[in-house]
Amino acid sequence: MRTPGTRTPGTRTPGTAEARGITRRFGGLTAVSDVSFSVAKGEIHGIIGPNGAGKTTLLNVLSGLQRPSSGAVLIGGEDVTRWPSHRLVKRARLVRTFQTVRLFSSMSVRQNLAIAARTTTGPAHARERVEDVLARLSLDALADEPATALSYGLQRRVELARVLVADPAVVLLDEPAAGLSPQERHELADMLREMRDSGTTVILVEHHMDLVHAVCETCTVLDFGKVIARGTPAEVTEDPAVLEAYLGGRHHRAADVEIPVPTGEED
Ligand SMILES: Nc1ncnc2c1ncn2[C@@H]1O[C@H](COP(=O)(O)OP(=O)(O)OP(=O)(O)O)[C@@H](O)[C@H]1O
Repeated sequence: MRTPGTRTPGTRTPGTAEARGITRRFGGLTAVSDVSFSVAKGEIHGIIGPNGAGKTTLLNVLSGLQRPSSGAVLIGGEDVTRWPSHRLVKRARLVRTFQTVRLFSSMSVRQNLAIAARTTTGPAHARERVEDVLARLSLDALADEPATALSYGLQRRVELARVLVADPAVVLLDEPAAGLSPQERHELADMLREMRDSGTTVILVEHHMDLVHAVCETCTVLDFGKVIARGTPAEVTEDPAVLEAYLGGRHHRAADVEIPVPTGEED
């Protein structure tokens, strides 16, 4: 992770993603408060924090679904703060997923990918891209199955395939491991590393710390909308402010919130 705010506006830095002082208010509630971070091309950056910390709101701002109350979003060095989502997808090649799987239920796996390929990068070579991604994610044997008839883990994989056919420069993933088994999380980690190795920049909101430890170079930790720590997964896991946020009892947490301790499952 680079020091926030070190780049000059207008300097083209392909594949980078940067938040500069993002604040987002909902009435009297400040969901995201002056958050800055910068992710280099081909890096996987984790956004972690307890429930309600502001992670999804931050992704919504980065992906153009919500306007920030103040602050700026730069993709590839370009100020895209006021760009709507569809422009971000087409022009900045920024693609996101949501906490819940959103596939077209009446379509096959291949059709889901074909729609994404055509609506993002256009019809040229769409068919080849779809077939290539189906093979890369070992979905070719399931290509003609109705997408929503697949197991939940496979639907998540189709969702990731749909991201890849868009040939993204920057990918925002909102809890992609939610509902996956340890084995499926392991496979997801492999897919994310492959994405990173091909030069895609990934911003990953995730509660499963085994996945964060396995794939993220750097992390930003939020609590009550504010950055409370940044660094490698190992560094933030040991940070007293992070331990306090998860364990200190200031939140009334749901029992399933994972405390950030590495499990070593992915190693
Ligand atoms: N549209 C909205 N209107 C009002 N308040 C909102 C809205 N969206 C989010 N919030 C509030 O903003 C805060 C941050 O929510 P957000 O969903 O971004 O947190 P999160 O870290 O993604 O949580 P989780 O891990 O549970 O998904 C919460 O207090 C939430 O209730």
